Amino acid sequence: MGEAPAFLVDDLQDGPLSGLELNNGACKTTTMVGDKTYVIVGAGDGTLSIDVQIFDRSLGEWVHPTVLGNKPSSCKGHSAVLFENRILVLKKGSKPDDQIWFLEVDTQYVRQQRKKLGTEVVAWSKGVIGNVERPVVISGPSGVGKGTLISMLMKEFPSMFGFSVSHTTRAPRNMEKDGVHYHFTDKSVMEKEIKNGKFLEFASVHGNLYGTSVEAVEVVADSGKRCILDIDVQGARSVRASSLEAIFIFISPPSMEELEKRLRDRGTEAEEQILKRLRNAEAEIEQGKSSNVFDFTLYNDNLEECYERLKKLLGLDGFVTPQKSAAPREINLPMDHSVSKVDDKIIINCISSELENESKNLIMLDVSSIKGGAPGRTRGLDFQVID
Ligand SMILES: Nc1nc2c(ncn2[C@@H]2O[C@H](COP(=O)(O)OP(=O)(O)O)[C@@H](O)[C@H]2O)c(=O)[nH]1
Ligand SMILES: Nc1ncnc2c1ncn2[C@@H]1O[C@H](COP(=O)(O)OP(=O)(O)O)[C@@H](O)[C@H]1O
Repeated sequence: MGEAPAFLVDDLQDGPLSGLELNNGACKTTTMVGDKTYVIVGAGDGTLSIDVQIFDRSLGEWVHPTVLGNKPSSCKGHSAVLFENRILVLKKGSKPDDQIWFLEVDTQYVRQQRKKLGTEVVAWSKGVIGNVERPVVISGPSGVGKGTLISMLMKEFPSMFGFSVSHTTRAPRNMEKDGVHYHFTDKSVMEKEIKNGKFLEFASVHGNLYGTSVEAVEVVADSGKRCILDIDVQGARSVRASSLEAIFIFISPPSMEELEKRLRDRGTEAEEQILKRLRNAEAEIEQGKSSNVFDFTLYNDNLEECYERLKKLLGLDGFVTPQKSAAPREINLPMDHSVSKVDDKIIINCISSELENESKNLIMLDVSSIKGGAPGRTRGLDFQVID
């Protein structure tokens, strides 16, 4: 049985939807989901960030969950409301791009992780106003040209794409920089981080561990760019099964002879590694063809032609330089607000009480077309002011 947090079980009635201020200045919301009461506590003085506790009413016990994802930073209070299998948390006194958060309590990702980790799990996901295009997963055998194609894309459209920097236990190559090409790490450290739920996916490839951290994907989403992942076929399968809705592209070589030539000419691997990569390539190509993971296969015979086809797939084949989508609507929620769910809509009641001019404003947070979620970001949110 977990240690009880600093408030009483009697406090655990459902609600309040706008945070209750506790004696020590902290703010607490309680939300009931099935037999469990989710208690979200944030310190009002900004010294502590938001914390989650669960009270299991059927067992009469506190449960300490594994909390996945980066949690929201401290704020001056918060309000919360249950929306499907996640709790929408609105932070008070935070910047517009940091005020909407979701605590996922029973989404597909949370259920998967609960099974995998064998503990109670919740996952934070930051809400993003507007739509960012779906992430792009690129897979294919070693030496086929994935890195080359991705570099071309990032060079031509620097403001549009961001690379998900993976972790790996393999040694850096000559030109590779830590934090840019990979986060180079030790096996024991990475194994521990895998256990702690740091990775969206991971796999053992050509004798080394590789993994995409949740943070690697979040960093790109936060920069408003479309995320590109260069991961192997096993990783692509894991991502396909996750809530990260991506486009999956398999890059295939024109022949095994050409693949071997490219690998040898690249000159980055020792003979033993080249042979291992070539052996693995056959199985990878087979899986790329037969699995139902990939949406598209691109043959990388002539590089320029393949690059043009890749751009076409991503809707970048016009002559016009792609513009970033229109700036999303930005609303600064006032400190004094409450939130409620009416049918399938989230209504935020903003009370701005300047002495003479007391006005009430209703804002609807449109959650009807949300996409993604933990890990990564919950996208597709929109505000509508109700007159
Ligand atoms: N599952 C998974 N695979 C990765 C990740 N990062 C890289 N890989 C894959 O690991 C394999 C080996 O990558 P690398 O050692 O850089 O060699 P290269 O493909 O020959 O350039 C490639 O198939 C990559 O796509 C990752 O985060 N997760
Ligand atoms: N279409 C192509 N024709 C000839 N060489 C290519 C082509 N695409 C890539 N290469 C070369 O093949 C080698 C392997 O490419 P790279 O992008 O490193 O592969 P990957 O990232 O898939 O391991 C590099 O030296 C690259 O310059």
